[in-house]
Amino acid sequence: MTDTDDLKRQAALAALEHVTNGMKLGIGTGSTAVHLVRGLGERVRGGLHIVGVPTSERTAKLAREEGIPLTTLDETPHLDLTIDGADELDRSLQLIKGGGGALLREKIVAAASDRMIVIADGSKLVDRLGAFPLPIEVNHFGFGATLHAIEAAAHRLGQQVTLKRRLAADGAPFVTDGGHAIVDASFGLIREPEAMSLALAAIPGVVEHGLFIGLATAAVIARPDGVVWLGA
Ligand SMILES: O=C(CO)[C@H](O)[C@H](O)COP(=O)(O)O
Repeated sequence: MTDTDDLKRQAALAALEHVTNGMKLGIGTGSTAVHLVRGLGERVRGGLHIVGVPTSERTAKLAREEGIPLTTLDETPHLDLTIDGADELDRSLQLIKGGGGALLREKIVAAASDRMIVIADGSKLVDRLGAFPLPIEVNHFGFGATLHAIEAAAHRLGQQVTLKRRLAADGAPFVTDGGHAIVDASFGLIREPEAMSLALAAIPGVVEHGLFIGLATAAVIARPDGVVWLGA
């Protein structure tokens, strides 16, 4: 395990201490969330009773392998807690998510939860969001027009943006669990995350974007000198 991976594991295990019997849990996606799922599996095998809603097919598969009971938001529309990773977070608990392409389900699950704990290694904590390209999930229909609308929205907020369609490992266009494309939007820095979030959400071809504003209630950040909590 690399040092960074060990920090991800520490963050995931610290968040797991907030999981108690009977909870309905949103389960995140990504390499940090893998540690969460493994830790959760161990606790379930040790007698913890929870039910989880996975935020991606990848997480669902791993959770099943770990023996974690799963449900859906149709059966269980209200969750107690979601624990998920992030690509960037600031001290106001604003996030960029979607590096793993699961942002749509991640946002739906987080919004259905009373609380959301972000798990991250220290490199994810930034003063201002935007060095990490913002993932935007885009419908295939009208793809080119939607890209123009994203650029225009950024310009109206006084920001330059470079858009890049995400490719899968085999070079083919990346397709999300919902069947859409992902466009990674490089702003360098997002000056007004909330205004950008609203502007992008207002574009019809944008299915969802990776700015999570007002969803996370706490974050656990693991650094080489220890684990710190924000917002707890
Ligand atoms: O938003 C996500 C997936 O869509 C992940 O939470 C985010 O990309 C962080 O991933 P990792 O834990 O692998 O660094």
